Amino acid sequence: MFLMSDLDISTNVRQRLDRGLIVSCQPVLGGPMDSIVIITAMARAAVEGGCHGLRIEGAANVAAVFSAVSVPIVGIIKRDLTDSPVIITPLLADVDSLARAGAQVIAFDATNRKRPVPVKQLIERIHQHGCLAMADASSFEDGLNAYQLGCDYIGSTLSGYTSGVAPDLPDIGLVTQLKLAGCEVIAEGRYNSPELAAAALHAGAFAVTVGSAITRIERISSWYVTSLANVDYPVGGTSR
Ligand SMILES: CC(=O)N[C@H](C=O)[C@@H](O)[C@H](O)[C@H](O)COP(=O)(O)O
Repeated sequence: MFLMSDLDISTNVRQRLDRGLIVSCQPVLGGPMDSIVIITAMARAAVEGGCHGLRIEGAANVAAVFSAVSVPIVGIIKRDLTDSPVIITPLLADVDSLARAGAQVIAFDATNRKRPVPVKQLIERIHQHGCLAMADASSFEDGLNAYQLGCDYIGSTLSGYTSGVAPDLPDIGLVTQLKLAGCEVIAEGRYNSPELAAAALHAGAFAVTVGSAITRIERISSWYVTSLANVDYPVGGTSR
């Protein structure tokens, strides 16, 4: 029987994600779309649209999506810890359950904050499972640190989310900075239009992850509502 080695699997995943779209299927927590059936349907629909990969939260969701599609899955687990601000895949047990569920890439918070497990240990554990590691960074320093510790992909995921109010636009400058330092960069966070996603590739991104603009109907709906609410009617004074 022919078995793929870990090296073959990671080469295969790299080739499949290269310059592609990764669709994050993370419904608004507790919202009307927050169910395993809907997440799996969203994932299948995204694949039908041609995406190269999926980002899925939760081991049960990863397992369900893994059995429904054949594109690589970036798995994460989100937790609310009492003693740390780190939310995305903070624990070694999270890495283990994501790998068992079928994630080929495992992403984790790589920020320099109080954390239960050091970044180095998370990367090592991900690699022990034969998976690729993705660091969700908030800054150049986070990303470079993870890269120097052997992380395969650096995401701009947490830029704008560690203090204050997040800006509207994505951090394309961070993509360029990390790329120039030698990282393979996954642009993620506020790529809310196809044009912005393309700009990330121009800036040197290896792939682009898009979530809200594709899979969070509540957000998309609110963008349109806000835009319409701000319209003046210069011609005729009213629409009615
Ligand atoms: C900051 C944080 O917790 N980001 C999360 C990471 O998994 C998700 O909530 C985002 O939807 C994802 O990063 C994709 O970004 P956007 O939805 O902007 O396309």
